Amino acid sequence: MALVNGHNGNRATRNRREEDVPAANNEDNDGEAPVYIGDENDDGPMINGFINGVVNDVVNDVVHEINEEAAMEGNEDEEEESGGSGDNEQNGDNTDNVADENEGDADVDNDQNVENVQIDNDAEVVENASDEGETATGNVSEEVDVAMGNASDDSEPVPRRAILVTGGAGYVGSHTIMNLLERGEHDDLDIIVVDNLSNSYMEEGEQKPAVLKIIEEMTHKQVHFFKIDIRDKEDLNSLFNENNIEFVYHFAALKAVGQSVVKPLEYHRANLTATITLLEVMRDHGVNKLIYSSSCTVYGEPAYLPLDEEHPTGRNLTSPYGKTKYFCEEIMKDVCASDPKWSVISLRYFNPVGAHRSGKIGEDPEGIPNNLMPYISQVAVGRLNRLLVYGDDYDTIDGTGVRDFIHVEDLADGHVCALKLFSSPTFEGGFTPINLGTGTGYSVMQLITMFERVCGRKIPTSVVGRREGDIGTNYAEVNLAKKLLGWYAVRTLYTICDDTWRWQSANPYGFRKTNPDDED
Ligand SMILES: O=c1ccn([C@@H]2O[C@H](COP(=O)(O)OP(=O)(O)O[C@H]3O[C@H](CO)[C@@H](O)[C@H](O)[C@H]3O)[C@@H](O)[C@H]2O)c(=O)[nH]1
Repeated sequence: MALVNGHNGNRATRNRREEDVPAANNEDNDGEAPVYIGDENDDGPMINGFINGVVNDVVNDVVHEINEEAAMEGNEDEEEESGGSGDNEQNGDNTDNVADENEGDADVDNDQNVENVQIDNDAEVVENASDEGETATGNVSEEVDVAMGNASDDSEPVPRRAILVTGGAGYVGSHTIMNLLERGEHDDLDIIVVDNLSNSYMEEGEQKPAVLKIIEEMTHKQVHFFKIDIRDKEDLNSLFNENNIEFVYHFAALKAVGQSVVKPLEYHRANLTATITLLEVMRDHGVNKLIYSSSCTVYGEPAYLPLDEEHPTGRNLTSPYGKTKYFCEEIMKDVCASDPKWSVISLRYFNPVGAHRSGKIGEDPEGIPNNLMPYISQVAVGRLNRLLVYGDDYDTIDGTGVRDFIHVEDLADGHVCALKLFSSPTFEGGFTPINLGTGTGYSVMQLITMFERVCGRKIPTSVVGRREGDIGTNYAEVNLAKKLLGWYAVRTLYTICDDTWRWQSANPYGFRKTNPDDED
């Protein structure tokens, strides 16, 4: 099976389908998502030499089609099998609607843009799957054996260089791993995931979470997995002892603003204890390069918009979740100040949404979703009845909250660019916060409307009071990411909804094959 990488270096163009959605954050803004800003004559959205993962919506449609075909190779049996059940029939209806609609669009787009599509052969996933992938287990010692590479003749084998991904079975972590493997630029690094599976699914009897198995199948590359809670220092120590970890992506955390108001202690324990333990173990093993999954919630109630990295943090924080992210950043600043060898890149996400363009991986929260997008998509697919809209009395375009929704694939691109920053000769290290957003805000109602267009069905909603901990509006200033990472987000609100629906309609129960609500 070959994958076609969407990072094809094509100029982003405006998506006609989004023309009637003005951005909520700026009356002058025409609703267009950030697009390629390069020179007329160059041939793609490369900034500072980094491939940016730029796929315009139109090209994306074409790439999707190619991808689908390529990715479907060898998977047809599997698809057919799952299409047979009653549940899937219902789902089949959903998918059909979308497929029909997309087909029409894609035909037009294909005609207009097919010349622009370059299949990135270099990025095509190589057929070099090792057998290790089959034999890897969740057991630390066994896993370490298979992770060994570069054996020297007379001594202990030296483990391959590795990147540790905490929370790598979760939403943003898994998309980042997928992006790393698809690009193939860091194949010299083993990917070691630790996750306590508190918000991700592993089938009984399996050794790896479903999402990592799918990533391995799609990329033909291996991801090592250990079911570890990083608050367990002993386990984490063993992992660092037995592997040659050089970099850490730290995603593991509880992340729902609203839930954190109800469960503050759980949030402080989960997010702070885990981070301190991780930093201690890193320090003890001389590992000092960390990319942290931070959040724009560290800015609290905005004093001005758009939010740049200079905006004060820690003031007027509205939720325990935001406080945990702020406290963790402060701890990391102290650690960086204590020893110049440390480099922490703190990526302040705005609102991650969307799914991988293949529709094979996406957001799959355990239980009732806390966040807006998975809630909308689960209503659309019939798992939930009605979306509650928290407040329509904000000072915004339509009274509902405004957020900077960023496609998870753009976010993943940003993480890979951040990894490259460590080896940039001009990078000074220390604590470096960088916003990852689009720079454009859309309201909750605008997102719902776009989703309805994409899925071709009505999303029943009821407006209720504001949710505690919420703010009215936020969106990012994104110049620092452009400058330091050579990165900016390119996927539009349409693509966000389209990819989410592709994922949700094909996988109504997420990574599970059956409805978890029917389980005992
Ligand atoms: O069922 C729902 C869920 C949410 N919302 C609204 O939708 C908007 C977005 O809410 P949500 O998706 O929960 O995201 P945020 O609360 O903005 O927080 C997200 O975005 C943060 C950055 O802004 C991240 O740090 C967090 O991890 C992530 O949960 C807000 O106005 C909510 O009030 C609803 O109206 N109904």
